[in-house]
Amino acid sequence: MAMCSTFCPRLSFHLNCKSLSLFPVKHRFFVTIKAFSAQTSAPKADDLPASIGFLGLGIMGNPMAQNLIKAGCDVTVWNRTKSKCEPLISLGAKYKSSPEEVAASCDVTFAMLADPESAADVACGKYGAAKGMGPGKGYVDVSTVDGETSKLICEHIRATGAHFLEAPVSGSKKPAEDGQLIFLTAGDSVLYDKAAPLLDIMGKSRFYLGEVGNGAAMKLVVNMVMGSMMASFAEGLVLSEKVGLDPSVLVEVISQGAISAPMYAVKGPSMVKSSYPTAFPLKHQQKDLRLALGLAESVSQPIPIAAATNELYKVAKSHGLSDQDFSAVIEALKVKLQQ
Ligand SMILES: NC(=O)C1=CN([C@@H]2O[C@H](COP(=O)(O)OP(=O)(O)OC[C@H]3O[C@@H](n4cnc5c(N)ncnc54)[C@H](OP(=O)(O)O)[C@@H]3O)[C@@H](O)[C@H]2O)C=CC1
Ligand SMILES: O=CCCC(=O)O
Repeated sequence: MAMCSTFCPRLSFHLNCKSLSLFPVKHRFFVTIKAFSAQTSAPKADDLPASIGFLGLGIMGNPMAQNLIKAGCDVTVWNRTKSKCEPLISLGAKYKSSPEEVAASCDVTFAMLADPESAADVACGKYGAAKGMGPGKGYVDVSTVDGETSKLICEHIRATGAHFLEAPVSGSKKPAEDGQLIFLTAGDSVLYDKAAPLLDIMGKSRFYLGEVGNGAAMKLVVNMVMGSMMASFAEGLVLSEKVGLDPSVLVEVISQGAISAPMYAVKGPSMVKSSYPTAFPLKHQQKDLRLALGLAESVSQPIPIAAATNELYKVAKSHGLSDQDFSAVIEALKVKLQQ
């Protein structure tokens, strides 16, 4: 298995926060950051698992699997809608007709599915991946799901003697294409170590957060904040226009101050033009808010801003905006007032 020469050489820093006595035990974690250096090289072929499965080739799964193929990995793919496998097959991927067959033929299988229901079904269903797992194999679920779903999948996988890692990602379509995702992993550390070179092909950093459920929780908290930030930004754009300001100027003003964020700079200009090219589907953002509310409920934590934000995304869904980018939430605020 040869590594693709287009991949930049990279250096891995490993910051082991266990060594920092400032961190109380429950907050210790590991983070590894990918950086670039002329003195080091990309993961060696010998470091990589021999065969890799990829289940779920949507907006995220497709570029992630592509990066593995371009890095020289032996990749086998499956997707519910078979046509989405074709571009990957033409890049050299193998195809199997069920998650079970993919898992049976691969050392490590990744899954990038829409939601808890599809993630559980693909892993634990009739022809699910668990049926093809066994000792020595690994299942890495990179979908955004709740901790309970992740634990259920983990149980099914571990029952076969295989290892399980949850590894939801921060970063959207472009970071997925550029191999710049952030992995929020938890579960079997043996599999974390085995999958690390693959995570480094697809991402720029990886956090190991301990027990299954912690990766899911971290992801839901991050996306809860992101969903509220976007809703607040949308309110600002709509209000600025209503009071006679140019919303493009608001985007510029925000970009120069303390609340600047890459998300505002990337999404703002297209939102001003009422254009929402899909990178992160609005239905997935609402799913993440719903799951974050469940997480908060489980520990009796009030999250009133997220609760109100969730309602706004639900309104946006009712306007038929589910498959548009989540920045289309602004449309739910453009209410036509009766004169
Ligand atoms: N887009 C983004 O920016 C990011 C998304 N995520 C998360 O990653 C996951 C995937 O997101 P994304 O790629 O954008 O989503 P897409 O909607 O583009 O892809 C969803 C994938 O799930 C599959 N799927 C859906 N339902 C089922 C089912 N019942 N059985 C089998 N397969 C099913 C789809 O198959 P089919 O092609 O047949 O429909 C497709 O492969 C989600 O959990 C999302 O929250 C995380 C970070 C960023
Ligand atoms: O889950 C989607 C996250 C999108 C992002 O991190 O930009």
